[in-house]
Amino acid sequence: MTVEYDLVVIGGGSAGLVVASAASQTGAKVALVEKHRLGGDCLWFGCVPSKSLIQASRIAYSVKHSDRFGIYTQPPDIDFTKTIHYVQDVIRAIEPNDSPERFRGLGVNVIFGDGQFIDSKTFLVDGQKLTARAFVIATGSRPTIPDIEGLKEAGYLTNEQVFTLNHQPKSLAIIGAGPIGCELGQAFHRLGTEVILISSQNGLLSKEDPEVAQVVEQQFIKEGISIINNSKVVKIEINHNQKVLDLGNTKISVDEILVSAGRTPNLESLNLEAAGVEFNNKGVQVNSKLQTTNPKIYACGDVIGGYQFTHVAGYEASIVIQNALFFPLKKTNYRVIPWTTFTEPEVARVGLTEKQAKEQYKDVIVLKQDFYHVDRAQAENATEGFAKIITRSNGEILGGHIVGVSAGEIIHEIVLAMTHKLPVSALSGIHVYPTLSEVNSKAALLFTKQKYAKNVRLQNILKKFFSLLRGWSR
Ligand SMILES: Cc1cc2nc3c(=O)[nH]c(=O)nc-3n(C[C@H](O)[C@H](O)[C@H](O)COP(=O)(O)OP(=O)(O)OC[C@H]3O[C@@H](n4cnc5c(N)ncnc54)[C@H](O)[C@@H]3O)c2cc1C
Ligand SMILES: NC(=O)c1ccc[n+]([C@@H]2O[C@H](COP(=O)([O-])OP(=O)(O)OC[C@H]3O[C@@H](n4cnc5c(N)ncnc54)[C@H](O)[C@@H]3O)[C@@H](O)[C@H]2O)c1
Repeated sequence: MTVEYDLVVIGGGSAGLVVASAASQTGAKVALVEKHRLGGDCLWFGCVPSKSLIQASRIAYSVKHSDRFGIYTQPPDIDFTKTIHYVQDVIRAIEPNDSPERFRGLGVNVIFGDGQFIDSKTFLVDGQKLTARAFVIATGSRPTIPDIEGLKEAGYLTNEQVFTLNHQPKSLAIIGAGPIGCELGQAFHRLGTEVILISSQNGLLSKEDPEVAQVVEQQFIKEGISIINNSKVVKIEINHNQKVLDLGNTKISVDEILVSAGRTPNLESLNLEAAGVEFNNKGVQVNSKLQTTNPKIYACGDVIGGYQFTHVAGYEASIVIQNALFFPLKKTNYRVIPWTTFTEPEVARVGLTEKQAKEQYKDVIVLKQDFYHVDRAQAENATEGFAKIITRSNGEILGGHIVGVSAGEIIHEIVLAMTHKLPVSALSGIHVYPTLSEVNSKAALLFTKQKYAKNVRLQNILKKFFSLLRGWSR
């Protein structure tokens, strides 16, 4: 049986769901093919459960450290099973937004199955041949499993198992210290697991500004998380029910291993060759209109590599909808893409790092304001970290980096300014006292202060001017 659509979307995660719902609401005839269940990584094994687990762990940490406020408690008694139930309850509360019923109600034909292209215009699934004016590949990514001798035999967890564990590991070695390793590492540690983070890089969160990553690393060390940098596991063995990781110069013995060593695109089973769609190990190749090498087939979200975030998947989906349903004119623009790693302190970022900016421009000015001098941060006993705004001498904002309490919320002021190409002075307007966002206005004020400090001529003119005024008023 052949069915004709305006759009066939393959993959029902963050990217595919946005494309399918928006397209069907324009009146287009849309099919959505999903091999497992709607919602994707973000709902089931990503953003939603990780942030819920992090919240539970923050509560545990606050309780343990409440004596700073003169509040004395017993060390918290953590019922890990109940914590996991909480995480699953949050998923259940959000799940209806992504349910097949909701999408069918919007007019989308939701088809469950693992299909493949049979030619450049036809996708075969569940015995049906789907033809369409355009296709969208939005099949996401999965954890990359490093080729380590004995890893498979020893057994390991990834983000796909960790939120449904029915027992808490006493000790956990985490391979990879990117956002997943750091967020989950701190959360498990705060819930009572002994955590050892293994990073092949020089430090944690290697994609972030090194000064920012250093603040997180110091906090992790303060909390008692073990960090092994510049190391790779060479071999794993089982000994007396313990998993023994051989790092070459040292061995560590743990209950469980969590692999968080990057992502691999889901595209093998799609028979992309039959459709003329080229790809590599990073993902499906796309142009700036998100067309693949077959211009009638689009791709977005994690499957194209790049910025692997839910909000970016949503942004790319919006570009695909316009190009695939109407005219392919809209191009992606990644100049202002924010993201946050939800460790404590949080790490939020938008735009260029100081290093990237200095590689591109000669007139870079760095404005750095610590949280220690933000009164609200003092009141909240959360003085770690800083905001760093990267500008040019004309006030153009090139990037913003905040490490500290609520950084993921505070960054949006910089995001708005960058989106609308406002100069850094736009951030120095009146801010409510005492708020954490004052870190932005204080950083922005440094622009004028630093410029004034360098402008000796202006300083001399003003000195003379005031001396004159004093003379007149005598
Ligand atoms: C632990 C963790 C925490 C994260 N936290 C955050 C966060 O806080 N904020 C943030 O912005 N991002 C976060 N992310 C990233 C975010 O989850 C992803 O960027 C986002 O889910 C990508 O959406 P997607 O639609 O491209 O892919 P997915 O959500 O993975 O969806 C792809 C869908 O395609 C389906 N599929 C796969 N193959 C096929 C096939 N052959 N046929 C049909 N269907 C198929 C899958 O079953 C899945 O439903 C996190 C990720 C992880 C792992
Ligand atoms: N808060 C958020 O927005 C959030 C949270 C989690 C994940 N994510 C998304 O998911 C993506 C994947 O996260 P991730 O942490 O798995 O990947 P990542 O690629 O960001 O980090 C993985 C780290 O593991 C290291 N590594 C790789 N192989 C290793 C090995 N054998 N031994 C030790 N270290 C090794 C890499 O060098 C890298 O530093 C992120 O890049 C991000 O886009 C976002």
